Amino acid sequence: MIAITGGGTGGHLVIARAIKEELNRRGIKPIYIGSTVGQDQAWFEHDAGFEKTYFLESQGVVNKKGVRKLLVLFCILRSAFTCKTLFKKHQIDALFSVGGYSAAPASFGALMCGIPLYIHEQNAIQGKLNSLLRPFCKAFFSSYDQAAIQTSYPVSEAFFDIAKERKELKTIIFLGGSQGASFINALAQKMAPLLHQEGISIIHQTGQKEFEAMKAFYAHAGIPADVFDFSKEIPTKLACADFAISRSGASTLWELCAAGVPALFIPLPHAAANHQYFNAKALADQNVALILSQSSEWEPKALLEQIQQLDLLSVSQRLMQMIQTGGAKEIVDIMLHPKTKEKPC
Ligand SMILES: CC(=O)N[C@H]1[C@@H](OP(=O)(O)OP(=O)(O)OC[C@H]2O[C@@H](n3ccc(=O)[nH]c3=O)[C@H](O)[C@@H]2O)O[C@H](CO)[C@@H](O)[C@@H]1O
Repeated sequence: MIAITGGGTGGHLVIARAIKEELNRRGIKPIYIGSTVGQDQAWFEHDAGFEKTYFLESQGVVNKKGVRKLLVLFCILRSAFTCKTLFKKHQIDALFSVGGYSAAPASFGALMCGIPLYIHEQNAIQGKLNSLLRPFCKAFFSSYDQAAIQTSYPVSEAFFDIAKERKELKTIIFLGGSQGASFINALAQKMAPLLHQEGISIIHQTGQKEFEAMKAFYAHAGIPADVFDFSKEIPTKLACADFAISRSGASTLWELCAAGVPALFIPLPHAAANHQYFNAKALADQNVALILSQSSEWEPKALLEQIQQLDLLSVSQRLMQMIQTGGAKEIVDIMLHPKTKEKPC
């Protein structure tokens, strides 16, 4: 039996879901252990693809200080003991972690029980928990790190299904990551009149917090736009887009590659160790993406001109070559048929 852990935000959870779906295809229903904090419950509480889901007390340690930090560590330790009991109850043979604070209890629990731990790192710079656990894991997967087991990023097949060459800038999609991004909403607001004037259609994922305000903005400005807070149909939305202005969370970034949608990335400036910048830089270094720093000066007309100068066809072709289907399959194959020694962690 396999257990999956980790999450917090959509970028981690989407990997957990991809691995769960691959296990389901092979007739295996894993259990899931996440956190009561963050988006874990919303994503998986009622997911029939898991035999059972558990949400334990765990939260991030990194930004806490003093007594609060000690309390959080105590909670994680207590939940790690709960995980030991769960592993015994479900006869768990392996734990797959997608990282994030919600992975901490089950990961430590697995180490205490001697259960093999498999870790997937999504980002170009590894997270704190993953760095801590890496020396003890059975295998460490990444699409960036050459010292890890390199697999294709486990992007849902739905993104490959809608992949196509982009030729003309007719529609721009604004993406704020799983929670939406205020900066991208404000940027969309400034760009929208110009885009409308140029005959470029707008799709805009706003996140929950600013959805009503953004909807009101488009209505008031008389600019037609497909505005939504969160959609389960991102592939359908991307199918209509020729270009994206987006945060550079790893899952979104690789989905854009799979779909062949060129992008201007605006990395989240406070992301741990600036990892969103390095995610985007890996593409920008190969001239297949643009990056705009949130702190730099910009002006709608100049930004649009920069986008219009891109050779959409060539960039979208090259993006599609950067990722192959079957990332989840590669990972599950290794987990279900481990060699005595995987590549060094
Ligand atoms: C603030 C934060 O912690 N961000 C991190 C988080 O980003 P975040 O949770 O924003 O993750 P990503 O942008 O990588 O992925 C978002 C996922 O949610 C999906 N989606 C998004 C919007 C929507 O309406 N519907 C929908 O289904 C996307 O298709 C994608 O699969 O995890 C990423 C992967 O570890 C990291 O790179 C990010 O730095």
